Amino acid sequence: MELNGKIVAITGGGRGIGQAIAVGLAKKGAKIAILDLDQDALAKTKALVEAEGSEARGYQCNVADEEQVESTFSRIVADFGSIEGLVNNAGILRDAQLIKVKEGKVVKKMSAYHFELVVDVHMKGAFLCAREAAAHMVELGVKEGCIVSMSSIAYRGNFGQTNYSAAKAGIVSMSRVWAKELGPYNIRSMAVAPGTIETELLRSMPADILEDFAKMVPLRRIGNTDNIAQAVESIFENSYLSGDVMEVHGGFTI
Ligand SMILES: NC(=O)c1ccc[n+]([C@@H]2O[C@H](COP(=O)([O-])OP(=O)(O)OC[C@H]3O[C@@H](n4cnc5c(N)ncnc54)[C@H](O)[C@@H]3O)[C@@H](O)[C@H]2O)c1
Ligand SMILES: CC(C)C1=CC=C(C(=O)O)[C@@H](O)[C@H]1O
Repeated sequence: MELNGKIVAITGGGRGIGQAIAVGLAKKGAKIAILDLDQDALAKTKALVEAEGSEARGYQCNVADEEQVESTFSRIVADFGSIEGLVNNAGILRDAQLIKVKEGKVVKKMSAYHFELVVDVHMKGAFLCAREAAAHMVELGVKEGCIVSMSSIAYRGNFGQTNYSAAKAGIVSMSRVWAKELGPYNIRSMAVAPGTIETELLRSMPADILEDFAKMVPLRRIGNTDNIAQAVESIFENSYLSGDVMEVHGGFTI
């Protein structure tokens, strides 16, 4: 896909990886619809996209809420006149072990609330946004569409991340389904699975744990948001990439 002039919606685009993707795609001339919960973050990314000479609009939207997602995608199409791309990127962490045991006694369990919350934001959110974006793309008769959904290397099953690993594995599977179902409309679908990338999501972890993460990577460093933005750009630009997961982790796999 030639990105210049194309309309791309990015969820969780207010900061971190989503913001870097917005700026990277804007540098190639894409117009960006930024979706996020956080109004201030929306305004920051909008300003960064405009500084690249492109257009942006911010939409406050909880991706896990069906009505909000439906109305937001209708507004995007009304505002921009089209939609050719979607990056499902919004995410949260609520890490915990399934059960925590001390001296033979279970002292803590992962709550069903945190399981549902993480699955709702990542997996239901990606499902709802892909459904609405694809429906508009098909009805508008766009020549080429592309959906990129953010998974994680945790999709293979990471210690302490039952909820997150399940959601990220679901995103890989759904991306493969969408490639099959939407391919006949020339809409491609790919997942991206980053390793450890330095953003606020990770900065919430203790410094010694972050140092340990870096030591586990063959390249001996944590990745940056531009590493992921470049992967997303390459997927948009390669018209034969579909139905798989691109892993970006400096050689570190779970
Ligand atoms: N940082 C990493 O190491 C890493 C690694 C692998 C995968 N990922 C994935 O990359 C994506 C971005 O991660 P990040 O590190 O930039 O996170 P981040 O916390 O810096 O940014 C996430 C953004 O998503 C928004 N968001 C959260 N819940 C939302 C909701 N319900 N609706 C709309 N927006 C919502 C937040 O407001 C925030 O702006 C996530 O899907 C994450 O799981 C991150
Ligand atoms: C395995 C570990 C370094 C790790 C991988 C992926 C993450 C992610 O946010 O997707 C991190 O949470 C971290 O646990």
